[in-house]
Amino acid sequence: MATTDTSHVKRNREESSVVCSCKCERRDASTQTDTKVQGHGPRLSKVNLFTLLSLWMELFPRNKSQLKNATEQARATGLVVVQDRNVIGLHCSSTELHVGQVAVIKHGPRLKGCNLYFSRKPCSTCLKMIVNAGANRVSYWPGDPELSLLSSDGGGSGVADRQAPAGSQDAVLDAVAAERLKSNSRPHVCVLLQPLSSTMQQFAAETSGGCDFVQRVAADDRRLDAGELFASQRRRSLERLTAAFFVPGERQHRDILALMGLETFCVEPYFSNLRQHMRDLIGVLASVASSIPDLPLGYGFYAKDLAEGPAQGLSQDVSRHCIIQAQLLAYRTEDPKVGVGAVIWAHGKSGHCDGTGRMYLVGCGYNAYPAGSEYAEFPQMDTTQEDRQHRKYRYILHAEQSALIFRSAEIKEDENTMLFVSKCPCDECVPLIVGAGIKQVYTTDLDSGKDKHDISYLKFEHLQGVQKFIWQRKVQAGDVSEPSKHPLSNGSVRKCETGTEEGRCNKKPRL
Ligand SMILES: Nc1ccn([C@@H]2O[C@H](COP(=O)(O)OP(=O)(O)OP(=O)(O)O)[C@@H](O)[C@H]2O)c(=O)n1
Repeated sequence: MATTDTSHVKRNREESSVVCSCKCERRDASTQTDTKVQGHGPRLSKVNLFTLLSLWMELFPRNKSQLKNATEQARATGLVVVQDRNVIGLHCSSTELHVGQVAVIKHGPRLKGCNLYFSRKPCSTCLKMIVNAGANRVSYWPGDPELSLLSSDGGGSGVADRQAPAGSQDAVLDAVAAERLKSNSRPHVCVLLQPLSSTMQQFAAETSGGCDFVQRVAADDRRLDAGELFASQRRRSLERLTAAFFVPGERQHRDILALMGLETFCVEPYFSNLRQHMRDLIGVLASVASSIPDLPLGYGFYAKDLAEGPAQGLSQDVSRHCIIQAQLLAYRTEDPKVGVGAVIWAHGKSGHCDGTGRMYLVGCGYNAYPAGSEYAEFPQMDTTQEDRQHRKYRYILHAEQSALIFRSAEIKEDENTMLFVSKCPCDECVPLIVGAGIKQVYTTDLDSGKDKHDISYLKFEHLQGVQKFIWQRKVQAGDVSEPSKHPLSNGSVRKCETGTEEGRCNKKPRL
């Protein structure tokens, strides 16, 4: 890809974000922005990334019987625990426990000083413990709270006392208690509102539609159009996510906000802004979630090499969920050209209280320059730069490397530790993956076999002792087509800009 010097300048501009609490608005400095910090595209701020991850964690796949038994009125809730700018926990509520309770069980005293991102306002039971644990900041998405205030009939004005459905009196009492805990506590309990940059929506849609996973499905079947495939996936995702997070009626939403102590959001223009920011974030999440098509076409993460032994992988739902986390992380990339995200989960031997079952987070990361590096301190150019000294490859950390370096848990020999990475692991990372004791890798192999000198992907094919689960169509007995032999597999991906055959480029879609 042609690059210019200026287009790759990294702008470490400090930008402030609006932090809204029930009583006031204040400016909070943030070093992370949604603005166009890289030459290629906008970048998610940390706050927006954590908010998106918390919303996504709320939807962690659970089996139907679990959902049926879910506690009283409590809604499934997601949570991201951040310590010193690193994610140390990705959780969701379980049948028995609210997500704040899960966090207390999992982290206990380590919650001190942490920032917690809830996908909806936690109930008083959770909040009093989190406050007592000494969390630094608790933020939440101001839709329907954990103890639902939506009327059971799902419509009308919903939450007013006069129409309170059976059981919602408790929810109203809880909302008042949570509000009281919030205003009398040391940790800042707030709604973090960081607007997305104006181009983020479009960027997320373009890059998600052009990513390896979508392209592979479309390329395997020439009758499928990648654009249409992605658009239909996105429509479905948007519908599902809107239903999950968005309070449909404006009046209903205002009632909920008032009961949660967020009266300031009920007046204009704050109310409309709030709903617009919600729509924008949901739009980005819908795009990213659609980057791994969820279609009955037989695609999923299937074992690459059965010679590695019996391949007992995760369910497709869970694999897809985790790789979408990696895709979200990729939008924090510092690479001017390609964003890569990685998340490491392990399957624990005990400790089944999370909505994720025995799975717990080990670490996550994205490709970036060394932490704390300054403006344009390191080269940013790719192979189009003749002078190899000016290429980025010796400086930029890979997503898997960041996930390992900033991990919050040790990798245990006797547990299954799984890496989900949005791009094929390169030769620098393969030995790290093996050495670290990772047992399974979920990825795309579209770069596998490429030799690019500064960064190559030759070792992945021969990676031994680690099971590879590749995004591909399941080969059925008697199936003559072999998806892994498709031209895409050796790394060249068509991405049609103009719609004509001539317009097909040979480049991999970029983030
Ligand atoms: N599993 C991987 C693979 C790559 N990367 C990151 O991806 C970038 C390099 O990607 P690649 O497409 O191989 O190289 P480019 O020069 O960017 O692209 P190309 O030569 O294909 O045009 C680097 O930032 C590297 O850190 C990563 O983090 N994790």
